[in-house]
Amino acid sequence: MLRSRTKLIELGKRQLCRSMCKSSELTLVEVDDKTGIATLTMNKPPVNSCNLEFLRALKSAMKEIESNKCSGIILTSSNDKVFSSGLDLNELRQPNPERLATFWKELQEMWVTLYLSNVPTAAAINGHALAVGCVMAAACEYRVMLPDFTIGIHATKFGYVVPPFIVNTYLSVLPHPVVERALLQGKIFSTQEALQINLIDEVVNSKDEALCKCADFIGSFEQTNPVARALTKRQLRAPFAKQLLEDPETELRESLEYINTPLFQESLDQYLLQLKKKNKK
Ligand SMILES: CCCCCCCCCC/C=C\CC(=O)SCCNC(=O)CCNC(=O)[C@H](O)C(C)(C)COP(=O)(O)OP(=O)(O)OC[C@H]1O[C@@H](n2cnc3c(N)ncnc32)[C@H](O)[C@@H]1OP(=O)(O)O
Repeated sequence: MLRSRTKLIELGKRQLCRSMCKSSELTLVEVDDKTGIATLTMNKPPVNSCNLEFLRALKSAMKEIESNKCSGIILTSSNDKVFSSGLDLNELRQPNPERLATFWKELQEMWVTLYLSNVPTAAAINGHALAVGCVMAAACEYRVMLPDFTIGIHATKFGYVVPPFIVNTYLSVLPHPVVERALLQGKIFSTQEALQINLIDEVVNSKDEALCKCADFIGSFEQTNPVARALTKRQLRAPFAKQLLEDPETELRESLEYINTPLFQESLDQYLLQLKKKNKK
């Protein structure tokens, strides 16, 4: 009882000392004056699907947080049912070649910025985290999730070949056989299943609790040297990012070629139709 009251008081304090940093319409950044932790809230209605502008806003918010010497980033969503629904599929449908290339480069850069961020990163997964939504959570160092939601990369279910950097994000969290089965099945995990395979670290009952857990995780690095921590993290993660860092053009070319195939475009059309139909029922 006493412990939970103390927790609540702590929570209250944390909320009080939160101050606004920089926000765009698509992202909201709040920095806790005491801890220096930045909460980056994704705010692209209705379901945080990543279009070009949103990817740009996310990357720029993360870079800004790093340059302001914040002590860590908590990634979360303003939608209480959806963390992120992944890529905005409209960006991939009958694309304008220039915009698609810019979009894909932004995706690569956003991923590198988050995956190799100098500061500790944690995801407060307060809703469904699908495809690139799952990738963003998995690119963080710590994940805590609310019950009764889903998380996973179901790309193969609707005719997408999973690009290597997406495979690598899973591989840096899960063992190879688990990744192989999950990606080949296009498996979407419930919160409980995700906990069982260690795709997430903990399950919590509210967004506030999720934010607290993430803040505690980031606080656990207080006694470490930030430069040594950042360089060690980079050393550990660099092998998974090597291909994209050294040769982003090849990944870009292969992805664009694939997205433009009739096979991909046909399955995308069908998938988008299904998504819309669901809402008309
Ligand atoms: C080497 C070769 C490489 C080749 C590379 C090829 C490409 C690889 C691609 C990589 C793999 C994955 C990338 C992705 O991220 S693809 C995105 C996949 N995401 C999804 O499938 C999620 C679909 N959405 C849902 O399941 C649900 O929306 C939800 C998230 C569970 C939320 O459900 P809800 O009931 O709360 O909301 P809903 O009514 O369904 O949605 C509201 C409106 O938003 C539209 N919408 C949802 N998701 C997307 C999306 N991802 N893109 C675009 N639009 C989306 C939905 O249609 C609704 O619209 P409307 O109101 O009916 O008009």
